[in-house]
Amino acid sequence: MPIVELQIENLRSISQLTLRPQPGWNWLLGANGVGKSTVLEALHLLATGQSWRRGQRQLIRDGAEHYRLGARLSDSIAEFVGMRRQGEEREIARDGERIHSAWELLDTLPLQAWHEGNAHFVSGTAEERRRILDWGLYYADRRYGVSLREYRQALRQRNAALRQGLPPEAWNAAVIRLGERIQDQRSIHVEALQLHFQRIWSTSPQADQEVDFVLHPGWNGDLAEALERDRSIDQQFAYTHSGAHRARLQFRVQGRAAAEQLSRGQLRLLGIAFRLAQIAVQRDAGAALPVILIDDFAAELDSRARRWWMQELQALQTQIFAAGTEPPAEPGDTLFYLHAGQLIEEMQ
Ligand SMILES: Nc1ncnc2c1ncn2[C@@H]1O[C@H](COP(=O)(O)OP(=O)(O)OP(=O)(O)O)[C@@H](O)[C@H]1O
Repeated sequence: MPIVELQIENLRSISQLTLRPQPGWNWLLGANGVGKSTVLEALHLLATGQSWRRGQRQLIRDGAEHYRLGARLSDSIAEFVGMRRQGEEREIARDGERIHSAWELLDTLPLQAWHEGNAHFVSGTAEERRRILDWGLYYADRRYGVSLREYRQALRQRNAALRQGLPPEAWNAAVIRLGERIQDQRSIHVEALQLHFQRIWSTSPQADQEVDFVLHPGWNGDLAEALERDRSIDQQFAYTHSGAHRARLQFRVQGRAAAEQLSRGQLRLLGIAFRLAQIAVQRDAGAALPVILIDDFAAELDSRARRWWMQELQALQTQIFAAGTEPPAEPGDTLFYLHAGQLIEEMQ
């Protein structure tokens, strides 16, 4: 059980809240606007250093000067993670030591989050799907984070050269070498995902739909040739148009784009099976299982789909935080009832 205590101070509508979560399911319940998503957001901030909200919505509670978050952990490489934000200043500390890069947080508290920004990644942008894929691979292959960081750095340098009107070729070798390495790592990972995905999907209520996914590397043919071909367009837009940063994961139903064939609920289920497969691959690789956050658990799913998802998650034996307006009918859950940013009742 990774999280044994969560402390929140001045985050959105919550002035002060302490929760003591249990292993397994932790439900955050209450009417709209009581602060359920805010609790999940606090966990997301602590685990990734980032809000899941796009754009700068105000996270510090109105009238307050700062927010402060803390999580006591067990079964982890650290016992306490804390974060404080005041204006533009943010401090993150792990066991009392300051952390300077959000990358360092990722290994402290692996977290798979379902929220408004990614719940529809299957039919969302290529970037959203790439981010989801990279999340899974980061934990399944310990070398992947290094490849990704090095590639991003080479790409930044190439794009900076393009912006300054300098020839970008000096950076091609690094972009090609690292881009191809990333594609190799992603292809192996996608193959492993396919196996688990098909097994998981075959137990889902939508198993009669023939679905799969393919990965396009982000360039056509050979990467060196693609960079050569793109030279003038890259210079015109001061941007590298081919490379691992343009990879596209595509979901298909009988060979056609899933987003055009399936309903929103079916697409959500497809995304759920994919993300369950990611955890199965991580488990095969011996990685620590992530804590799972699910905002608006019931959204768009019928009762069979909800039951199936719950059973699949239950089987993982990891810690889960789910927000909803209605309690589930499952024994062994912990229910936290919120009202106006406060915990009003806790039931086991
Ligand atoms: N900076 C802020 N200061 C005070 N209140 C805020 C701030 N930002 C957002 N809020 C309020 O916080 C409340 C809680 O929002 P939250 O998204 O956590 O609710 P929720 O319980 O998840 O609701 P829902 O079931 O509708 O998703 C909202 O009413 C929102 O207006």
